[in-house]
Order: sequence, then structure tokens, then C-alpha cells
Amino acid sequence: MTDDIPTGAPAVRVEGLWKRFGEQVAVAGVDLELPAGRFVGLVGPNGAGKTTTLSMVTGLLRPDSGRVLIGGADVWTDPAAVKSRIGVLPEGLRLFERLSGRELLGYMGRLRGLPGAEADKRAGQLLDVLDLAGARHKLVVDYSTGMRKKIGLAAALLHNPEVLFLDEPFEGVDPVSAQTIRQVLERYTASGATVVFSSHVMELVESLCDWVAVMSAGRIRAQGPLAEVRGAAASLQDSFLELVGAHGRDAGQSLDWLGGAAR
Ligand SMILES: Nc1ncnc2c1ncn2[C@@H]1O[C@H](COP(=O)(O)OP(=O)(O)OP(=O)(O)O)[C@@H](O)[C@H]1O
Repeated sequence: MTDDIPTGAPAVRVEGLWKRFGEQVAVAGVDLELPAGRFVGLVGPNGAGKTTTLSMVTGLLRPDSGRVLIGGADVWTDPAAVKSRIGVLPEGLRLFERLSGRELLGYMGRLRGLPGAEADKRAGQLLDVLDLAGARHKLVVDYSTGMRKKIGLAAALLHNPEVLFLDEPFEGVDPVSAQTIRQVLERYTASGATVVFSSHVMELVESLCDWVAVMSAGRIRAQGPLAEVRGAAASLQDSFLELVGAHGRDAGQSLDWLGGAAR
């Protein structure tokens, strides 16, 4: 992995994206240019606008204004061209709860236009790799949080998309499965595909991503190669706290009633 500036067309281009919910401006003019073949981390504090941005970028939520291009196709004017190119694991993913894991993947593969035999083959392979083979006949409604993340990831990967968008993909996933997911995603980006994922876990982003966008209060505060965004800071965490203005914030000192000594 290198930190050079990309020369090819970006995998994802976002121009002037805005979204308001009543009085609340959730996304306030976001511009992004994400190069192909990168592992991109979108980081920001709670309420920064990450989920809202990813929802608009993946065609799940209509922006108030702005434009999103994926592989040159406009998400909102040419959705069919975009949908076949992307895989999405959204926050609070809704699944077909009354299907088993195996049935769900077979069905999703067919929905994505794969021939039945190919859909079933890929479904079986993904269930094996993600350690869900033992639960393939269990109904999705009975899956744990981590299992739901993994089956959602499998569904997003089935059609081998060019760009994969993942909202907090490691939340609720055990360390062994997290390592597997990591390896699957690293292999996927090494072949030229792009992963864009949101996370609060800076160490994870620092160890996985080679490109980072930092968001706070609806705006992008920094974006670029990991080393550039980290700058002179000791860690991405330090640079993040600096960028979102969290250094020097009351870290609980005012809660003088809290703790055994105060009793
Ligand atoms: N459907 C909605 N209706 C009203 N306000 C919303 C809605 N969705 C998001 N918001 C507001 O928009 C802002 C951005 O929310 P968003 O979920 O995009 O942030 P986030 O960065 O993903 O946060 P987190 O890390 O906590 O998941 C927040 O202030 C949130 O309250």
C-alpha cells in the first residue's frame, strides 16, 4: 500500500452534499474524492453525519442538494447503473428475517442477477469463510448481532461489487470473525476494489485504512492518505481529537460526586 496521490478517476466523487432534518443540519456541504482500490475510513464523533452521508452516497436517502458519482455514474439519476457496482452494509440493516442464512444469500444473489447455481455456490463459500456454515439453516431472526453483521456483509459481497460501503462493520463482531472480515476485505481491495467504512474505533481505522476522511458537525475536516491526515500527531486518535476540537474538553472533572472517594 502506498500513500501517493491517485491519478485515475475516483471510485466515489461527492459534490456539495447537504441534508437537513427540520432545524437540524446533518450534512453541511460535503465534498469527497475517494480513489479506487483504497481502504477508506470515514471517522467522526457521534452525530457527525457519517450515517447520513453514507445513506445519501448509496442511494438510500435523497440529499437536499449535491451530487454523488460512483465509477462516473450518478447515484440519483442513474440508480440502476450504480446499484450493480456497489455493495452496502447499512446501519440497522433490515434482512428477510424468516429466511435461513443460506436461503437469504441464495435469494439475494438471484435478486442481484446471478444465475441460481452461481448464487448458491457463492452463498456456500461466503457462509464457510465467515464461519456461518453451522448456522446456515437457522432463521435470520434468530441470529446474534455479530452474525447479522456477517450475513449482511456476505449479502453485500455476493455480486462482487466495485465499491463496498460498510457502516460500523465490526460492531458486535467477535475478534476471530473481525480478523476474518479484515482478511476478506484486504484481499478484496488488493484486487482493485474500494472499501468505504465508518467507524469510531481509531486504532481499527489506523490499522486497516490507507485513506481517511474525518467528519464533524456535518462537514469534512480532513481527507487524504492516512499519513497525511495523521500529520505530525502521534496517532490518528490524537490528530482526530485535534481536528474535531475535542482536546481540553471537560472529561468528567465536573462530576465531583461520582466515585467511591466522594461517598
Ligand atoms: N431521520 C432523522 N431525523 C432527524 N434527525 C436526524 C435523522 N437522522 C440523523 N439525524 C441527525 O443528524 C445528525 C447526524 O446523524 P448521523 O446518524 O448521520 O451521525 P453519525 O455520524 O452517523 O453518528 P453516530 O456515530 O452516532 O452513529 C445527528 O444530529 C442526528 O440527530
